[in-house]
Amino acid sequence: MKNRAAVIGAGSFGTALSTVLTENYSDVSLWARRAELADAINKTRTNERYLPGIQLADAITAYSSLAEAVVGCTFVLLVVPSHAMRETVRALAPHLHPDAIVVHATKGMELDTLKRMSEVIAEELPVSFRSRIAVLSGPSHAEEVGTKAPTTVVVAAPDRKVAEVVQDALMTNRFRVYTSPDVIGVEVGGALKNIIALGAGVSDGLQFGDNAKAALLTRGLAEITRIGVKLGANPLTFSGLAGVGDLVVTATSRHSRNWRAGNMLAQGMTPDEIVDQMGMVVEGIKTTKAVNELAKKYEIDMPITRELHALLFEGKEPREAVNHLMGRVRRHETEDMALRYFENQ
Ligand SMILES: NC(=O)C1=CN([C@@H]2O[C@H](COP(=O)(O)OP(=O)(O)OC[C@H]3O[C@@H](n4cnc5c(N)ncnc54)[C@H](O)[C@@H]3O)[C@@H](O)[C@H]2O)C=CC1
Ligand SMILES: O=C(CO)COP(=O)(O)O
Repeated sequence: MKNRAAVIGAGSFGTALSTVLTENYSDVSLWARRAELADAINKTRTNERYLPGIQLADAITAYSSLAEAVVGCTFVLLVVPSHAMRETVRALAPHLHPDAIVVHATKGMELDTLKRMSEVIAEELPVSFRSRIAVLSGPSHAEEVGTKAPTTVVVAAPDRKVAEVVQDALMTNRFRVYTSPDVIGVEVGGALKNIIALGAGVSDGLQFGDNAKAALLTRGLAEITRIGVKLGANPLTFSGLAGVGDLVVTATSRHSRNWRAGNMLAQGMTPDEIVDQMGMVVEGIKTTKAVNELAKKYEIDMPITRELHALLFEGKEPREAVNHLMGRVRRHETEDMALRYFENQ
């Protein structure tokens, strides 16, 4: 048993990951922004607001003070929504153990800067942390992690030894962790699959059927790969857990908030109404905005993202968006961008 680990963010996934950590750590702290939530978790040994029905081990203690949550921790897992990452890391920085490994499991991009989460974290921490920032991603709905259903994820870090420390910290007989050197690919896959899952929800909401959904996932993966490679990812990463794996689960699972949000969009609800009704983070909405900007910046064709942007923010009707997608000029299927990546190796 290791000593003490911290999870920053007591939403659904932070809470689920804290239960995983109790299998390898004798003391797991779970930071909640609101003191009432921390108190309720400590009192009831459950997080009824974000992960109902899951009994939390005694090894978990919730805190609302960042300083108290991370004292003595050389393993810190950040699981806050993407819009809260910068402010949270900024507040956390003075309290971090100088040798801490900082892992994030957040699937989004920073809207104002279009940066990936590891870039945001690196900007807010001293340079000495650079090689100790990692990302965890893959098909892992909190509800199933919480009930110890078999789950596999991938951890990427620039330094293989760091990735292996994270693997060691989280691996259990129900939570299998792979490693990867491709931080960019793992972050891009995790963030962008939410856009395609929103689209799958729209398609299902309109009762378009299985052919349409399969096409959406496949061509969605093509555009994720296209922008991912432009940003420096290895295209093979998108065939892995952070690519296909997470895309499939998010676009088909009843647990997926992004898929459910797409369904609501097809029923005519606005993004604000959807977020209000969900009561939990729907990362794909902001990510669509960020990635639509990125695509323009790098001149990458992302037709599905573009149509979703029009649906979410420009008042386009879902059926009109589908007509646009189906009526585009004819193209080859092969991804020239990915092929060029290998030619340049
Ligand atoms: N729920 C899931 O199954 C999975 C979620 N993720 C990712 O984990 C991240 C967190 O998602 P969930 O835990 O599901 O969210 P959630 O919607 O269950 O909870 C969000 C949490 O963030 C807190 N929060 C909101 N604004 C904040 C702020 N400004 N500062 C600090 N904390 C704030 C809320 O109080 C709440 O505790 C997201 O990026 C999500 O994509 C990744 C894998 C699986
Ligand atoms: O990333 C997830 C599963 O791997 C969670 O997806 P949702 O945010 O759509 O629920």
